[in-house]
Amino acid sequence: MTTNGRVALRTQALTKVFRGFRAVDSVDLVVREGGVHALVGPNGAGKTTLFNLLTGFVSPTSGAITVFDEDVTGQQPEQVARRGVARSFQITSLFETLTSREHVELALQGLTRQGFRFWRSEKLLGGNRARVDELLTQVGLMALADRQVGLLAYGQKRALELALVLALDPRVMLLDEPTAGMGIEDVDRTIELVRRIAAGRTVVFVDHNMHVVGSLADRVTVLQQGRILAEGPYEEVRNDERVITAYLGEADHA
Ligand SMILES: Nc1ncnc2c1ncn2[C@@H]1O[C@H](COP(=O)(O)OP(=O)(O)OP(=O)(O)O)[C@@H](O)[C@H]1O
Repeated sequence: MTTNGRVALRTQALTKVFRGFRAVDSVDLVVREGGVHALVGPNGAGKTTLFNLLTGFVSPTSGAITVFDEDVTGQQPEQVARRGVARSFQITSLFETLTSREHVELALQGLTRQGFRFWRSEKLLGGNRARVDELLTQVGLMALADRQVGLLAYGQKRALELALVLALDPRVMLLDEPTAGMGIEDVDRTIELVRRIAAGRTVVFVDHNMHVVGSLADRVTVLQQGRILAEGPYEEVRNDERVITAYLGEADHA
């Protein structure tokens, strides 16, 4: 995990109002290149909305967003993705009857715009095969590559989703609750996995599990009611009285 001086993501006074409700309120966020940055906060704090803003799925009411100093404010998700930003979702969205290998092949085809009609073209699949194998190996699914996704365990499905994000070879990877719903073993496996795939990239993730946040993040931003309540290294933030009162108290100091 290396950080240098460059800023990968920056928001300035970023605000999203839903029918009068300020879900994200004047957020100034700086994510440094190469960093692993956690967004935490109680339910409804605005974490997912901030993710949606950063990736173009929701357009801001006001404020600005830059990716490596390029203004992406108001751009569509595919335009933001073209700047090297890729995300995972909180809810799994896989096809139960396709295999892991087929999922990764589809993700790679989407990337190169080869299109669905070339699906199953031997030449294409041959060309992608090494990359597919590499991605499946990276997330520990090579041995299960040809098993239908419906037959995979929950943790394995989440690992496959990470492979689909990695297929885009993003410079900036946004992971929405990568360990949600997992048992402790899967959580620890996912921590290791995210650490591995974070090498050479910038990662922003949301997670409610403070063990995950403390293990992975070099910086933590705490949101509360749409605003930044505190920000800094994990050890600093977890000892911040305002944070303990607002949120971490429940999880860490109970
Ligand atoms: N499309 C929408 N329309 C209206 N209100 C919304 C919309 N999306 C989010 N909100 C509201 O904005 C607030 C922030 O929601 P958001 O999902 O960003 O919080 P969160 O921190 O991700 O919460 P959680 O930890 O539960 O996922 C919530 O009060 C939510 O009800």
